[in-house]
Amino acid sequence: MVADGIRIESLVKTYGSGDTAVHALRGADMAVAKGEVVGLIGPSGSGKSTLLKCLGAVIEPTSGRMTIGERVIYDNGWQTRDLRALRRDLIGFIFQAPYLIPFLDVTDNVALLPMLAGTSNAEARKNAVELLEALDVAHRAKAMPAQLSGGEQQRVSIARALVNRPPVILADEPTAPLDGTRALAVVALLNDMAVRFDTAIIVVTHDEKIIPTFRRLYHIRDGTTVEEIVSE
Ligand SMILES: Nc1ncnc2c1ncn2[C@@H]1O[C@H](COP(=O)(O)OP(=O)(O)OP(=O)(O)O)[C@@H](O)[C@H]1O
Repeated sequence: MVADGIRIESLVKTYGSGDTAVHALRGADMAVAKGEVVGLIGPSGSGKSTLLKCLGAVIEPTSGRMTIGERVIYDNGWQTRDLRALRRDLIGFIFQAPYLIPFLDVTDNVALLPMLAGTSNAEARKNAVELLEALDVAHRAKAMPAQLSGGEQQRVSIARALVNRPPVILADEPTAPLDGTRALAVVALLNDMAVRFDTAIIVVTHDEKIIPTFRRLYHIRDGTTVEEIVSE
């Protein structure tokens, strides 16, 4: 169905083995196109974090298949040795807390990863400022993180997730600390960024304020995903 974003098929993750094995994912399926934002919801212990960690190549699945675009990432085993490069080049992460580096200004927080990867400081900063403009926080480019509001910090962390133009962004409870208006603003921004930067965004959330805004939701129950199409 979806060729250009991320797709998983029959993904299984079992922690441990034998009598104490925990079957966290029992054959999860999901497909998210570039330009699309989907919600991933489910009760506590249903496997959301496990799925997100597998998608982010943070933990290894037990079996199944995962592709990003045409590239097979996992097929009953990782298809690359360099998982760090895979995460850096293909996946952006947004967390509940922005985790900005307190002693770097906003621009350098966004520019840091490309700088570490060898992009010249001038080019990395120019690119960072362009992203800050897209996220409407360029006027705070020289501020330190502690001088920003919670919503501004989260926008900077979204800019950082976009910096390598990844085809996939994984967001773990990105609106949890924000009030209703700010939470909805972050989701609107994610929708805008998904289209503008041509990326597939998966948002794990418990946040009742934002759940009704997703066009497509995946429910996860007992390690199995069920798709709910909310609106066309
Ligand atoms: N490292 C681990 N070792 C063993 N079992 C684990 C491990 N991590 C998670 N589990 C188990 O796997 C199942 C799914 O956990 P997971 O954290 O993915 O759920 P979740 O949907 O994210 O829950 P929550 O909403 O409470 O964060 C649970 O039964 C959990 O206890």
